[in-house]
Amino acid sequence: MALKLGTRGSPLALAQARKVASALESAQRWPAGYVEILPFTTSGDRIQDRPLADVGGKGLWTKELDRALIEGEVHFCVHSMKDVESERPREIHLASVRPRGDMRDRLIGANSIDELPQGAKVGTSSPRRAAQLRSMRPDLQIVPIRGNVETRLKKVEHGEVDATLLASAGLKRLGITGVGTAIPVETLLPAPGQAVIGIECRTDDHMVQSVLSTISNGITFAAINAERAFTRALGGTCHSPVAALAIFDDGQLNFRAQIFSEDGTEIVEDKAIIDCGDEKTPAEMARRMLEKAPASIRSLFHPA
Ligand SMILES: NCc1[nH]cc(CCC(=O)O)c1CC(=O)O
Repeated sequence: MALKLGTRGSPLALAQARKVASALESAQRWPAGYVEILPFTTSGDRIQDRPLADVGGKGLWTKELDRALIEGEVHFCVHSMKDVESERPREIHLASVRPRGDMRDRLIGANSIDELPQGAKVGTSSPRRAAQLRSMRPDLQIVPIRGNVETRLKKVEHGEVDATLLASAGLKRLGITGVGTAIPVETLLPAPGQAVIGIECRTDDHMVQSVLSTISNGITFAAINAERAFTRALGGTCHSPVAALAIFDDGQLNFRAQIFSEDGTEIVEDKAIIDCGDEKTPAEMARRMLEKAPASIRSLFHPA
């Protein structure tokens, strides 16, 4: 029996799907050649003419894949965890995460944020990246930019924008090396789940769960569970300006988080050393941060 893998059809999504298929095959958990990759077009892929935040709605990157999984058209789906909402349907279970890649963002078009020319036009549709850039450089002109990684790189090359930010991990998985400058996480704290590939299957499919668990990374799992518990308690979506990162250090997690107003003038941040598996502390941190946040931040979140 072929194991059917559901994925988006973008070059990055397909590259990630192939990595997961080969991990399963080389772990000998599923015979070579027997993972069948089925690409799907999601709402996020279909809507290209406007920022997804304006479209509204939840799960634009996963809706069609979720349906295919629940209805049994595929056995599992491979996702960039950054694009997966923190609230998931109860029929769907996160069975496995691959070891986290480079979690930094890369700046394309300048050597550093400081070196961007006065008033430079920076293309990003990420509310987090926009707020972070505005907080450091209020003079920058932030413009929405859509399309896959290659399209965005071309827009910088052709001068449509002066610069953009892209995830290091995505560039590397596409085999694009040597472009831009990696920005330290102390300067640009990444999105929750950045650089993590996750694999979801049906909650009641214990056979597939056990196959997938063999290629899972426990440390990365603990990190994204903390980051996602934080986002869940905030009531944040991929349209909310939120950054969170858990880094494994000496048996514990060094957890840092930030929430922003859209214009980046207001930032609330916090950090804590937490135990692996502790989802309560990040959730409490989220509630405390929202309590002390000004209305310009609070209005962007919808805690339960
Ligand atoms: N929002 C699109 C998206 N989703 C995941 C990645 C990169 C790979 C990752 O972070 O796992 C990207 C592109 C980017 O932000 O540059």
